[in-house]
Amino acid sequence: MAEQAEIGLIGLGTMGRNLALNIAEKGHPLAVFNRTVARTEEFMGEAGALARRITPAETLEDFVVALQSPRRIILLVPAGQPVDDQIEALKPLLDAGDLIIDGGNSDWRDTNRRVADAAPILHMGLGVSGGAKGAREGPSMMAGGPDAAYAMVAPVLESIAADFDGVPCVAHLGPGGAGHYIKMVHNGIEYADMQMIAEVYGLLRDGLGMAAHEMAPIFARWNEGVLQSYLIEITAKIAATADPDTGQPMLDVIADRAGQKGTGRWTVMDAQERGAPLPAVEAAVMARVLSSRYEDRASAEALFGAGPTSLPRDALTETMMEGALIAGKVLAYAQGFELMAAASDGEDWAIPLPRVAEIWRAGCIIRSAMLDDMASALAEASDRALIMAPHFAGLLARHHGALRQTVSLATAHGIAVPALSSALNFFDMMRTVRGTANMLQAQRDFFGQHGFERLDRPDESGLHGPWAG
Ligand SMILES: NC(=O)C1=CN([C@@H]2O[C@H](COP(=O)(O)OP(=O)(O)OC[C@H]3O[C@@H](n4cnc5c(N)ncnc54)[C@H](OP(=O)(O)O)[C@@H]3O)[C@@H](O)[C@H]2O)C=CC1
Ligand SMILES: O=C(CO)[C@H](O)[C@H](O)COP(=O)(O)O
Repeated sequence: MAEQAEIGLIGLGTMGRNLALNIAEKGHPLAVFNRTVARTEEFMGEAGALARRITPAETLEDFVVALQSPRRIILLVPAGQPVDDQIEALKPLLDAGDLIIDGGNSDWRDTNRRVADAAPILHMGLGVSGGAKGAREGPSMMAGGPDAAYAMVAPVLESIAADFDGVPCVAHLGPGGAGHYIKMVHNGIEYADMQMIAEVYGLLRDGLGMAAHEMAPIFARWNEGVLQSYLIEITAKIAATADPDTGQPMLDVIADRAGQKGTGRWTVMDAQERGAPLPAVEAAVMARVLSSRYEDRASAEALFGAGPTSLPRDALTETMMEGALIAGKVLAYAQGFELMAAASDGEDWAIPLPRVAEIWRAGCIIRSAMLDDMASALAEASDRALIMAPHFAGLLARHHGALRQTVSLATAHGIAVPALSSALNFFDMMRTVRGTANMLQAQRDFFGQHGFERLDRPDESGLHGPWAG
């Protein structure tokens, strides 16, 4: 009889099949199941020598029988109803103490519910980041759920995770949906980071009239400095890639309509509910939504004329755009960490924020050199805003001028930079002690007698202006 599998995996799509090969490669006997059996057969063909460690199952019953007890089962199926359906199908086949691990991008509230309703089995939400390559070679993983659930899979997860200086990029970050919450915010930051890079691409293309292949070395150079990150690295590679069919730059043949599966939007909605400012992610979600309105954009361009006008080559320098991206990135990540701090308090999760930064240093899509410094800054004082930490305050002091110049030039030339400008506005509002909300308070009081506080009588509240009659 074949050796019983240490762990099972359901869903052999992009993430599942790569994670399965990673698990098998690290020496863990594995059973796999996929709704469409042909895909399982195809996967076993691709597994090569690793197939000897993998038990393919055609039915859920065979899959469950192939697993050691207590059973540990990773789901990598689409978020939402498919996860609930899969749990319902498995539950009658499982025993008390078995564990289902949802590795997809589930809504953290669904995970809270599934963890609460799991008994007599256990449920864990596991955010997995790194795309197909990360899943195959070592992802970053954010776990949430009961301590006992994490203990059951920690050795397997630590062996398959990305490694940063000998530290595996996986951690148990809190109860219930905490892991999926952190993955959601990770994706929100991902949206902002990607959008800011896309905006600089727009400046290079429309402002400076550069061809894609001319931009590639610029992004590659930036990847050797403060901006060193996976997203800048792949941007350089993307810019250098030609379309095999037409010979044109790949970027020139891809439609400018961005898809989204929901995590960025969820992050913004959650931030709004918690009253946490998250403008860079909001702008990035808005930009994706607007990008899909192709017909509207075409009509508006016909009515108002094409937006972007070119810039003199020496007006907008490489150093200026690099500085803008540095400042924008610091501000976007800082907003994300503030949101996680608010959620940790609000949900009573006690999320270890320095660990979050640590496990994002490798494997995940938003990995970047800055995360190591963020981990250190948060370890020094996890309740201090990242923009106030000396290292990041220094970066902002050095580069916010470049962000301002870049946004000004872009705006003057009709080149939309929503995420960069929202980051700049956030920075300017944060560093202005006398803002303009006194006008809002006066207006609210004028039309609705909502009351205000006075600067000269700070102990009194609910005061009204003479307009109140
Ligand atoms: N792609 C990525 O970069 C990342 C994705 N994720 C998340 O991981 C999860 C899986 O994504 P990904 O691998 O890209 O998805 P894919 O679409 O590539 O694969 C989905 C898998 O789920 C199975 N499936 C689909 N619907 C059902 C259902 N109703 N019941 C049972 N099985 C079903 C499919 O089986 P079948 O072959 O029968 O269709 C397939 O094996 C998602 O939550 C995604 O958001 C997380 C991080 C990165
Ligand atoms: O989780 C991921 C990366 O971290 C997935 O690739 C996810 O699909 C990205 O989100 P979207 O599809 O909305 O761009």
